[in-house]
Amino acid sequence: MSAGTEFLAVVMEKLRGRIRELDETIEFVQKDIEGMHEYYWENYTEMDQYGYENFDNSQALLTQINANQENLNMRRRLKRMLDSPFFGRVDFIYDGDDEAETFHIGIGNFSEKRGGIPLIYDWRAPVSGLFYDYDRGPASYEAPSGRMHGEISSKWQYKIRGGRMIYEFESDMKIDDDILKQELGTNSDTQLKNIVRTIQKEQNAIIRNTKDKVLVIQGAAGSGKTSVALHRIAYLLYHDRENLRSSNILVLSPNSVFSDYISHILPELGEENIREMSLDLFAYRELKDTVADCEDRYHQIERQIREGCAGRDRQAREARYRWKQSKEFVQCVEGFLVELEDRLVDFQNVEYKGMEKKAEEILKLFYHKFSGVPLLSRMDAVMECFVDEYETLHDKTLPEEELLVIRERFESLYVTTDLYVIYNWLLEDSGYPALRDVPAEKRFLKYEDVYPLLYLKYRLLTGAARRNIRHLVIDEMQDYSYLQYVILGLLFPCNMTILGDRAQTVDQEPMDVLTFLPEIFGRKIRCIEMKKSYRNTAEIAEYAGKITGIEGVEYFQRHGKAVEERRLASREEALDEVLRQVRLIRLEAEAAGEERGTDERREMPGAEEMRGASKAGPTREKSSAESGSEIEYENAAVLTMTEEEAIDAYRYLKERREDVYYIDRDSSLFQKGITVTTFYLAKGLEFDQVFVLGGEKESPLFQQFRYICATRALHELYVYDFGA
Ligand SMILES: Nc1ncnc2c1ncn2[C@@H]1O[C@H](COP(=O)(O)OP(=O)(O)OP(=O)(O)O)[C@@H](O)[C@H]1O
Repeated sequence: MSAGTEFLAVVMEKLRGRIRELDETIEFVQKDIEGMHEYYWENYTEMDQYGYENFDNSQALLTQINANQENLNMRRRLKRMLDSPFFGRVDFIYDGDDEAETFHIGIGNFSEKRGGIPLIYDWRAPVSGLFYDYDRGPASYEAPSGRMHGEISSKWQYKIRGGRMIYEFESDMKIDDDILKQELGTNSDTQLKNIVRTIQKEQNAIIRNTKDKVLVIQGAAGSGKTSVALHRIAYLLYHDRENLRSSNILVLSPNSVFSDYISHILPELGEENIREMSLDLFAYRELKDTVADCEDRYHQIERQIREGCAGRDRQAREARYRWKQSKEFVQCVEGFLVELEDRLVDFQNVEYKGMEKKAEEILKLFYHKFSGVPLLSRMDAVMECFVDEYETLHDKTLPEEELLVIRERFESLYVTTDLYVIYNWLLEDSGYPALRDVPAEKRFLKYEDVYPLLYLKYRLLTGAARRNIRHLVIDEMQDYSYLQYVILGLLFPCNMTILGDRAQTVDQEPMDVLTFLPEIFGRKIRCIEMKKSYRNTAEIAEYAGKITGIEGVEYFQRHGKAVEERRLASREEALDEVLRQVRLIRLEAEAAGEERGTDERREMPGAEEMRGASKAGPTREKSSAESGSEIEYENAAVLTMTEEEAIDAYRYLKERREDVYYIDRDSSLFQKGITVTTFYLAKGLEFDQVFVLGGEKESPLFQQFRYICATRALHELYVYDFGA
């Protein structure tokens, strides 16, 4: 028996033993909790009148409930480890020692007894850095007590599934390329995969970076930005448990489907899930007291495509849109706010039950004492002053109803508190047309006005900062404007991981956010570039590279089918061709009703097959009886430029196959089968086969459309044009 298999047997035995112990403890504590409940209900009428006994009881109960929750979490983690307890091993000879110490690395720490020496080290533990960062030879890692130096005498990689050793081998390389090729060659899951077994050195440096407050990652399509950002979160949660909980982390994701796509990674890495939201939805909620409805980014893109290059007044509209999201706009708001001080308030005496505050006094407080308070919150500060004086004079605390009356009197000094009206003043002052003057329930904001109005709100009222968020992740950074980053800075004065790819912008005039992010976030910022791409086969990567002409991207060499470009007579013919080319694993009826697959679905071939597997590619094959030796996939996508085209394609395909799903901006589930959607909603996702349909060649977004679609494909890419 090999050393790896022997160790696996020992670990499995001990894992099962710990799980049995935990089962017993959980049952015991549960009985204790039930006993406490019973005691309470039987005796609560006789408990001491001051409630001390009652308080003691509930404290004890709470302690036990928390303890059991911890036990349950631990059991869940260990059960997960039963499937694959470890995936790597490093033998390290510390400087000054003669013998190597062995470290097995897995998805979590495991020791036989609580607090004992780990049999398995969590991939995030300091010593595990050796596995990702070094080949055999001199190496070092950062331990809490300082940098530890030594030499790696041997390194192993394992694949274990269902508690069984699939393969093991000693490797000289950091992460053996064959393994990575195999991982990348497997069919895409419906969701993003965790990459702990094959994290690359440059990715590891980003994941383990705790120094930089704002880390900005510019990375080519498929370079692993999203994967790295999520693993980084898992790492930060592991290393700063005292100060950082999953509820303190927020991911700004482009839409709900993307949220679903990444939602399982953190639970898989042994952490609780984190909150996700789209900035557009947040803005809409923040403005719902001011306007009835807002356009979102996707409406804006659709309009841009419809209008193309030739739309009437397009240039003027474009210029206005740009100005409203720009640095110039932010500066303009500052100037406007200074003038607004004089325009917004009609100073008058305020009286309440015989006590009066003269207009001049209010003016003084407003302009001098509280000059640092935002304008629409300032009168509140003046009112507090008045209330203080009143309460001191009458030696009493005013009840809520009276405070309300006083507040109203002070508020009435404002000419208006309606943000919509004030925003219109700003537009008129700046020489732009005002929004329609309609009652609140009929107000509709175009996308170009959503963030300017939101910004104005935060500059006029206190309380924008969401201090419970301690780490913000911004994915698809290229899709946020200067103004949106300024707003994000106000909302989230915390650490950030910002990631994106300037080539995947969906803007007519792409801008590089890296040029202004340092200005907004100051010296706390560090920018890193990820140049190696992992998703696509070499053939697809080369094709995508030609679309943008971007140079300098390094591709992981994995070969596959040539990209197929064809012109067909009609849209229907193109869709018929899709139906002919699509090759999904499941029978249609089966795929339609079933939930997401099990781990078994991702299974790779055995050890022997693995070692000779440099031919990497999707590993599932139909039985020869079904279709010779053709490869089958988990999912495919039909991607179009516009929503209308996507709906048409969906209808056509759905009539002919069961497992066809349409994703629109409100969808929240990413499913196995054929996904039909637009290029802008497919951002961030990946598919085994991608079919790109048509697109308006004259549109300024055509190049981005083709590039984003092409880079979504893992194994096969088909580009179909149709018509004359
Ligand atoms: N170290 C790695 N080991 C295995 N797979 C990896 C690794 N790095 C990236 N990948 C795979 O590459 C693909 C792309 O990763 P990811 O979606 O995180 O990239 P991205 O840079 O966010 O892409 P895009 O910007 O194009 O949406 C995924 O399938 C991911 O699992």
